[in-house]
Amino acid sequence: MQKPQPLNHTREQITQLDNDLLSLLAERRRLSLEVARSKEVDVRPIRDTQREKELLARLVTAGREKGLDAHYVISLYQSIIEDSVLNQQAYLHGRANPETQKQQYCIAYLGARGSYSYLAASRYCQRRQVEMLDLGCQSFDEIVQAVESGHADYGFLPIENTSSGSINEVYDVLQHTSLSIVGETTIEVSHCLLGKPGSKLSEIKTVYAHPQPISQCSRYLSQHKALRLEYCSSSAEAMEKVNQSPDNSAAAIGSAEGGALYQLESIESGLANQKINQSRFIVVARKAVAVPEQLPAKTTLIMATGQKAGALVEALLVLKAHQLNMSKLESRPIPGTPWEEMFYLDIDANISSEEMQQGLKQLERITRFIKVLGCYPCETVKPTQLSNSQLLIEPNTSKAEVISAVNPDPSPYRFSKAYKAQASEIHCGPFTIGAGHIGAIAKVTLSKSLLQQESSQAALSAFERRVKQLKETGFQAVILDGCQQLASAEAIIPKLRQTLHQYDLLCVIAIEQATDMPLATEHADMLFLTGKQMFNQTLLAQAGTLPIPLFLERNDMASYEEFMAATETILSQGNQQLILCDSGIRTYNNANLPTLDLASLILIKANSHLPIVINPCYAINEDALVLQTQGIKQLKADGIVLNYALEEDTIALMGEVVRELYR
Ligand SMILES: O=C(O)C(=O)C[C@]1(C(=O)O)C=C[C@@H](O)C=C1
Repeated sequence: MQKPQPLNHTREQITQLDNDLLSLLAERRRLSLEVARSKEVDVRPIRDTQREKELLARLVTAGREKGLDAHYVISLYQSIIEDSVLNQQAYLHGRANPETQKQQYCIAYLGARGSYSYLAASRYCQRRQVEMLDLGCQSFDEIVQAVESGHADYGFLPIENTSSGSINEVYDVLQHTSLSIVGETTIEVSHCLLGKPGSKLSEIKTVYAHPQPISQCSRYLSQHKALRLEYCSSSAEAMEKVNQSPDNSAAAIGSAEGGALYQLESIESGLANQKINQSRFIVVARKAVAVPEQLPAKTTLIMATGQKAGALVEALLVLKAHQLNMSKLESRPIPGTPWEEMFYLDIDANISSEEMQQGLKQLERITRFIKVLGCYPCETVKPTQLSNSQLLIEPNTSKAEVISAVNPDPSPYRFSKAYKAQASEIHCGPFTIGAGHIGAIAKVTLSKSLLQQESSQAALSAFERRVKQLKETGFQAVILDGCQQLASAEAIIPKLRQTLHQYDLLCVIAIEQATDMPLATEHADMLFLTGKQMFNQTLLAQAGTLPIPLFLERNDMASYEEFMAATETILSQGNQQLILCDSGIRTYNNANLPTLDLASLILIKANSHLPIVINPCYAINEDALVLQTQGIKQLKADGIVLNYALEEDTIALMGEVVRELYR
């Protein structure tokens, strides 16, 4: 083997390359602003998702030639594009509101430097290239007063968090203020355990934190019961306490960025229960702003409907009639009037649009009170995704004709088309299945080796290698089968899930018996009720009450009617996020192997709006897999489940089958 070049030398090269990358990114930002200027003149929308798709597809191909995998290239460019879109929005918004163009903004926020509110406010100012004068406050009321009295230009109020939900006190404060909402901003809340430099987890006795991070990290804290919790009024106060503590026994929960302001270091990171933990802040000011029509806008309003039955429904129907999409609805009690509620609505529309103006007029006629809190640019940039076919192969438009109504069934069952004509589309994170979206799901039986050395890093690394392969093969979700046999499932399942999420794969946990439910519901993104459980009414009803999507596998002895009856038990309990899975039934063909019941597939596609995926792996030998997939696809199944043994290298065949599915 050739001797490697000296480490220092290689590091210098990497440093140089990183500098070049930064210069290129800065230049790209400059060009993106140039595009915004053209769009200002031509009055074109900022977002052009067609252009983004073309750009991503080209980059994926170019990246592949350079040995960079698609997953890496896409996630990198999704954040570059997000930055580009938000900068263009900030630019155009500033141009439409010249009075807001200042050198400095004085911003009132909760806590002190280093709190999440402080980080959100600094991000907001950076994007507008404005210097920030910060005014830390002790309460939401104080923030509002600071802006109302003119001491601050803007106030930052946290309105919701993806793990702990809406922040009710902020909604209450908004009922009484004369301020307008002029912006929103979302930040990634990445909780770390912060200690004095050099301190170790084993030394920590007390953890200081604001109640919100404590609730968002409840799982981590329950695993470290010896830690004593001290509640603080903000994350900044918590960090200050640790900074002032005489020894290494104190830690705070906060961001690494904020901790650095208090000379604290991260002892552990990724403490939040949810992988995606974001907080959305609203920005309030004394004067409302105009949102140029090229920008996606949101209008927030509060209203009190009449007390008669159906008053809220009537108000919502007004929105529907004017094609106004409501992205959020909250209710809060009206102080002094028990049993009466004030409703907060976020509507994806510009206040100056015709639909919104008409809708508001009509709402005024049927509500007791209505007030627009503000119209502002929507800062949620939904990442553009490439379809799997774009990721893997050239798109092919020669799709077979839909097999339509073979046996139109007018039954009013919830699974039927008579009940819901439109095909159901099930969403879970980046995964969508049904209504034309095809899914490829791998079913992984956790191997003996993993069971035996579950804590060993080697077993997890082997798992990660396989997961990477599955992602590259085109799978979108992985069913973990056999989790319950793991000796310390509680410890290992979160790690397996984390690995899957790292590759944007959903974690689906198979339910073999009723006792598997608690563990699975805690850790899975979706559940897979195995065929064995299809007749277990109690379990089906329980699954029907869960808020997460489910797969229901057909029992290999179940008739079409029994399969559908099982879906009805689930749907009647409320959970409408149901995907069917048929893995074959027993017939006289072969006593040991099930047979794929393609006649039922035709019936289900004709009669039901629910998506259905097929697992052909039990029914046939491997040689026929590709052929079967062609058949399944022709019959309009919504996807495929493929069994994948972790220790066996069947990945090449899987790749062929998945490509066939998307062809
Ligand atoms: O090409 C454009 O129209 C741009 O605004 C640039 C850009 C990009 O950053 O690449 C940003 C936003 C659009 O949605 C598409 C692409």
